[in-house]
Amino acid sequence: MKAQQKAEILIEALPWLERFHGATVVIKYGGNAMVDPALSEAFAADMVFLRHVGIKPVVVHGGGPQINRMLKRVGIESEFRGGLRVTTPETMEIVRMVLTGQVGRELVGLINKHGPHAVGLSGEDARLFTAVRRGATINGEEVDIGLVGDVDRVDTSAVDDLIAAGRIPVIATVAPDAAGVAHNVNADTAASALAVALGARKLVVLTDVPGLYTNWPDTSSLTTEIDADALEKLLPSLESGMVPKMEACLRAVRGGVPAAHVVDGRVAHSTLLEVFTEEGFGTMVVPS
Ligand SMILES: Nc1ncnc2c1ncn2[C@@H]1O[C@H](COP(=O)(O)OP(=O)(O)O)[C@@H](O)[C@H]1O
Ligand SMILES: CC(=O)N[C@@H](CCC(=O)OP(=O)(O)O)C(=O)O
Repeated sequence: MKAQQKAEILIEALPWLERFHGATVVIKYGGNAMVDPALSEAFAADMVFLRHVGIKPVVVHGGGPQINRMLKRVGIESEFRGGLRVTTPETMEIVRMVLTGQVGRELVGLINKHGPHAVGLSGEDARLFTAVRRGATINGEEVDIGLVGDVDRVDTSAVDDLIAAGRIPVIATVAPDAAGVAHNVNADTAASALAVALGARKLVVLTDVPGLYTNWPDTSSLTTEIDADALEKLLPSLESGMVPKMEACLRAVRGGVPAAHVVDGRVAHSTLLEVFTEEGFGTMVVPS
């Protein structure tokens, strides 16, 4: 690449650097970006990059594949309803162990190769999340799926303290209910609730597809932008993991977050491409 082209790329980022300086951005880390070492390192570098240009990244991580793997090792079968894991008390023990003891630790380590930036938390720390039990909606009916929670309350004080200290919070989505019983919260759902509570300027959700297909799996139906009303109409037709993901984006923009993005985490540096390029990346959900 010629020197001039390098300068042009840097300059293309200038309006976005100006616009997002000082803004809080919540990023949901998941999919391939979480299981491919090169993509994980690129993601960690992106978070450090954001921090150094004056943006405040807050990471909420998933861990579905790692939980599945550990459940298999201990001989428990994984079962999902409506994109959510059926969570027995035994499963919950594994969920908590894997999210807080493994996935979170690994990401904190990758970010901290760049300096003392990341601090890991779960919803149990400083009452970050209080969960309320939820079921899965199957054909319009709510079915019991065990210790699965939705976020009922968010106390952002611990995250605020870390941001004020220039740290990057890395959050696992285990959350106690009002009685203190740990619940399993889908990471897209938790990221959305946190983005609303923090007054984030953006929610970015990494996944393993280029974005939302309005007519899945027809590849010509990939959408770059959709408003909240149109997404609400589309939600009942969505499948599996896309349901909590798009519900999360809808809740974020309805809760005051100006834009929620679903981006392809199989592409290295997808977060930077979304934040700093004119055309953005993936699907953007905006208020109606
Ligand atoms: N309408 C749709 N648009 C995009 N992906 C969809 C759609 N419907 C179902 N999917 C599937 O949902 C998957 C994303 O959900 P999931 O695998 O749970 O995500 P993650 O692991 O990134 O949280 C995609 O990889 C795709 O296979
Ligand atoms: C209730 C529920 O389904 N919780 C998820 C929590 C982790 C998660 O959301 O991970 P991904 O983002 O990688 O899917 C689970 O147990 O798999």
